Amino acid sequence: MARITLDNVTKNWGETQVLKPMNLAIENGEFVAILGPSGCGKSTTLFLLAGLYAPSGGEIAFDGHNVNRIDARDRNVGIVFQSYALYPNLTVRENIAFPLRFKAMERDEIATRVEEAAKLVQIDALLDRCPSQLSGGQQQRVALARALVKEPNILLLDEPLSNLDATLRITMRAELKNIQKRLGFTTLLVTHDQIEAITMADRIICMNNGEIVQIGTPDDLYRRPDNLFVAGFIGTPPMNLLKGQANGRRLQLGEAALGLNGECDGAVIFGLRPEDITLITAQKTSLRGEIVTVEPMGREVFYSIATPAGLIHALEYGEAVQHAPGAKVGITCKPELTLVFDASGNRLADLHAHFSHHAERQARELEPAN
Ligand SMILES: Nc1ncnc2c1ncn2[C@@H]1O[C@H](COP(=O)(O)OP(=O)(O)OP(=O)(O)O)[C@@H](O)[C@H]1O
Repeated sequence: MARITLDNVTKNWGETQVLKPMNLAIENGEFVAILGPSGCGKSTTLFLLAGLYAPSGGEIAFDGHNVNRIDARDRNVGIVFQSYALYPNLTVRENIAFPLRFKAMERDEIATRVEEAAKLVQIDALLDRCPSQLSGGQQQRVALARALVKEPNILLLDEPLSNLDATLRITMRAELKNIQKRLGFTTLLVTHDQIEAITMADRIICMNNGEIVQIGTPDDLYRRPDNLFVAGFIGTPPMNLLKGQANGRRLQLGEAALGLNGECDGAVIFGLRPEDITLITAQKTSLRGEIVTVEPMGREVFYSIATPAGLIHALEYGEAVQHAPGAKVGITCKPELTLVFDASGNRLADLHAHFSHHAERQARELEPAN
């Protein structure tokens, strides 16, 4: 188990800086996911920790010791790659034992370690098979056992579930999380799958364009995104983001006037999640629109609503379609679930909007009682 720190770590390829100065601390035993779109620098960060890449600047430390110049094989890091990279001609037993080949270790001890690692991921009955005789999920477990056999301080997972089918991915997600919690390895998971990051990680590092845009718990990123990138990236379907104009305690969205619980002036972006919206009688709120499309999705119904403030998407739970195309509806949401961002895309903390046709009165009601 180790604490990982990155102090102004950068990575350049030729003239291009693919990792801007990165500062980060991952606590002992923590499970952290790096999440971000393709090409944002997730794998680069992981390879730097593994020692497969050397940083162009800054310092990487494990438990306070600089490891910049320590070889990958001496870092005591276990890695599981997306492709598993199992040796097809070796048995499962030999595959798992592979990382121990350079260690001065008795044959018996190697055998014991391999069996223990195999037991942990429940493939001890398959030790004499070849990889081609295993299912995708079983191969995945062999790759995990191979990473665990060294008893690493740090476990690095590079999109380890992306080759599995949807059902197996859900099972393996839970299993990986359980194994990690049981054994307590400091773990870094690279993924572009937000569900994977949200369900497995204690904290998520969200990256974009070679830099960290937010670090926080899954709930922080979902409910309190620091900026428009995170707000738009986390959540499916994505958050509604509407251009508005703030004037004191009033927020103008097209023709609709909403109340704000604090003072604000100028151009803003207003955010509300489709699943947080309640559709009501049009007269009861100032934000109104007309249903354009209705998509029943089984457990919920997805509506697109044309409003003067722009197209708004809403999800209503339940199978029944409550509103037909062409119907006029009002849009509301609990004030505390709404978000307001300034013109440069940063969230204005603690600023929320209230839906009402009496914006000023509602704004007064939102003032903190003291
Ligand atoms: N060897 C290299 N030479 C030049 N550029 C590279 C090299 N390896 C990666 N890059 C660039 O660095 C950037 C970050 O790549 P990286 O593989 O870390 O992204 P990623 O977030 O892991 O993406 P993905 O999800 O697609 O794997 C990309 O723009 C990529 O093109």
